[in-house]
Amino acid sequence: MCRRLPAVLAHTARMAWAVDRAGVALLLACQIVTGAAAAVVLASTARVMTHLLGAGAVSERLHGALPALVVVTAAAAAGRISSALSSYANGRITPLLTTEADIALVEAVCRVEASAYGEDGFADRQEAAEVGITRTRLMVQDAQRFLAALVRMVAASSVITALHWLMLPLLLLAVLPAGVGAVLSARVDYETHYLNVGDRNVRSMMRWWATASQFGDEVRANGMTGYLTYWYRALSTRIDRRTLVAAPRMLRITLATSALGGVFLLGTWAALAWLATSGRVALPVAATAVVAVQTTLAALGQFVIHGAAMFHTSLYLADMRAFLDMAEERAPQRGTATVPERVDEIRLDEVVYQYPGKDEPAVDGVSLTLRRGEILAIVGENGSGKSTLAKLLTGILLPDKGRVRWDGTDLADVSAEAVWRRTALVPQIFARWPLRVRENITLGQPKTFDDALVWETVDAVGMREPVERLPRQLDTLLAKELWGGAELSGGQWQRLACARALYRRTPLLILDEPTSQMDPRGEHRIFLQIKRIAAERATVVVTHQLENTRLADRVVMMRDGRVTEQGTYDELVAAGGVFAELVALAKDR
Ligand SMILES: Nc1ncnc2c1ncn2[C@@H]1O[C@H](COP(=O)(O)OP(=O)(O)OP(=O)(O)O)[C@@H](O)[C@H]1O
Repeated sequence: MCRRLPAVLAHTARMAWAVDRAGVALLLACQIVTGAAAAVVLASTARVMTHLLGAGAVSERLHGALPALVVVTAAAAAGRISSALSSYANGRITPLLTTEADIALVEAVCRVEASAYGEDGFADRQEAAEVGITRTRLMVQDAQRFLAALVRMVAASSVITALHWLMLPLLLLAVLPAGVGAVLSARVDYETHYLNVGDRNVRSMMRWWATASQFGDEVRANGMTGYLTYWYRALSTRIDRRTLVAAPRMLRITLATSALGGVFLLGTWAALAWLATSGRVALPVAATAVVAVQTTLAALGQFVIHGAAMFHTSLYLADMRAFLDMAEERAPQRGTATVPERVDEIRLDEVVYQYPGKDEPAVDGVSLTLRRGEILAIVGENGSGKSTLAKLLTGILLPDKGRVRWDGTDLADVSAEAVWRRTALVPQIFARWPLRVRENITLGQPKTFDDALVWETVDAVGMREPVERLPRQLDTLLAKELWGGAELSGGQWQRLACARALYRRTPLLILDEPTSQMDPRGEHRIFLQIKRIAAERATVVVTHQLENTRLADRVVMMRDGRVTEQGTYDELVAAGGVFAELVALAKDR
C-alpha cells in the first residue's frame, strides 16, 4: 500500500490537472486550510483548558478563556467552509475525469487492430477496465479524503506530541490494526472481483443476447427462454458462490483487527490515566490530551481507512491502465504512406492469414490481382476464407505472410485511416444504427447540407418509395426501441447498408453477401447499380447465389483458404470443376 499510494496520488493529480486546473488548485488549498484549522483548534483548546482548569473564580477563568474560545470557533468555521469547498471541487473534477477515462477506453477499443479482438483474454481485460472506469468516480474523492486525513493527522499528532511524546506511538498502535484490516479486506474483495471477471463478462453478454428485442422472436419461438434463464441463473450462482466465500474471510479479518485495535486503545487510555495520576502531566494538559486523543484517533482512523480505500480503487485503476497499455500496444503500427483517390491495381502476393488461437490459416497462400473497372466475384463453401480475404483486401487485417499492395504500395506501410478513406464495405452482419435515415447512409462522411446525393443513393438501392412513406422521410429516426421513430424490414435495412457503402464512392467497393435478405427486385437493382458504377472502381462481391456471379468479369472459387478455380462464369461452368458442380446443384430442385 505504501508503495502504491504515492503513485496513485500522482496519477490522480495528473489526470485531474489535465481536466480542471482551477478545481485541483482549490482542492489542494482546501486541504491545507482544513489541516491548519484542525491544528489551531487543538492548540487553542489546550489554551482554553489551561484557563478553565486554572486557579481563580469561575467568571475570571471563563473570561480568560474567551479569546482562545473565539479562535477555536473561527478555526472550526474555517475548517467547515474549506471542507465544503473541497466537496465542491471534487464535484467539479470527478465527472470530467470519469468522462475522460471512459472516452480513452472507447477510443482505445475502436483503434486496436481487428486481430486483437480474437486474442485470449482481451475481452476479459476490457471488462476489468470497464470496472476501473466506474471506479474513477471514487478516485478524486478517495484522494481528497486521504489528503485531508493526512493533513489533519499531521496537525493533530504534532499537537499531541507536544503534550507528551508517549501519546503518539500509542495512538498509532491503536489504529494500525484497523488499517491493516482495511487493506486485507480490500485485497480479498479484489481477489473475488478478479476471479469473477470472466463469468461476469459472459453473463453480461448473455443478458444482452437473451433480452435484446431483435432476438426476441428467435428466443421465444425456438423455446430458448427456459434454457437461457437457467444458464443465466447458473452463472449468477457461480459468481455468488465465489463472493460468499469471501464474506467469512472478511469477518475474520475485521474481528481480529478490531479486537487488536481495542486492546491498544485501552492501553492508550490507561497510559494517559497513569501520566495524569502520577503527576507526569498537569491536569489541564491531561484534559487537552483527552480531546487531542479523540481528534488524532479520528484523523488516524480516517487516514488509514481512506488510504485503504485508495489502495482498493488503485487495484481497479491498475486494470484500466493495463488494458489501455495493452490496447496501445495493439494499435496499428503501420507506416505513414497514403493512398491516392484513384487506384488502378490491388494485388495480393502469396497472402497467408491465421486467426489467433486457430490451427489452420483462414487464407492460405492466395495470389490475386484486381484492376480498376473490374468486378470480381468470390464464391466458395462456408468457412472457405472469403470474408477473411475481403478483410485482407481492405487492410482490416494485415497478412501474416505475403503482401497486399495497392498500386505497388504495401498496405503495411500505409496508415490505417488512409486506406479506410478509400474503402467501402457491406459486411455480412451490418449495424442498424439507431439514428436517422440520413445518418444511416452518411455516417462517417463529412456533413452535407444538400440531400441530393443522399436521395441519389436511396434511389440506387430502390429505397425511395419506402423512405418517402416514412413520417419524416430522411429525418425519420430508426430507433423504435430507444426513442421511437420507424422500424424497417430486414431487407430494407440491408438496402440501407448497401446505400452506406455506395454513398462513399471509393476506389474499392466490397460487398459480402449484400443481398441475402432482399427480394428479387431489390437484388436485381443492387447488381444493376454495381455494374453501373463499376468503371470507376475495383468491386468485389462475395456471394453464394452463383447466378449473380454472371455479372462479374472474373469468378474466384475458394476452398480451405486457397483459390481453387478462376475464370469467367462461362469458363468455370465449361471447365466442369466444383463451380460447375455447385451451379448444377443450384438448378437441381
Ligand atoms: N474472428 C475470427 N476468429 C477466429 N476464427 C475466425 C474468425 N472469423 C473467421 N474465422 C475462421 O476462419 C475461417 C474462414 O472464415 P471466413 O469467415 O473467412 O469464411 P467465409 O468463406 O466467409 O464463410 P461464410 O461463407 O460462411 O461466410 C473459418 O474457419 C472461420 O472459423
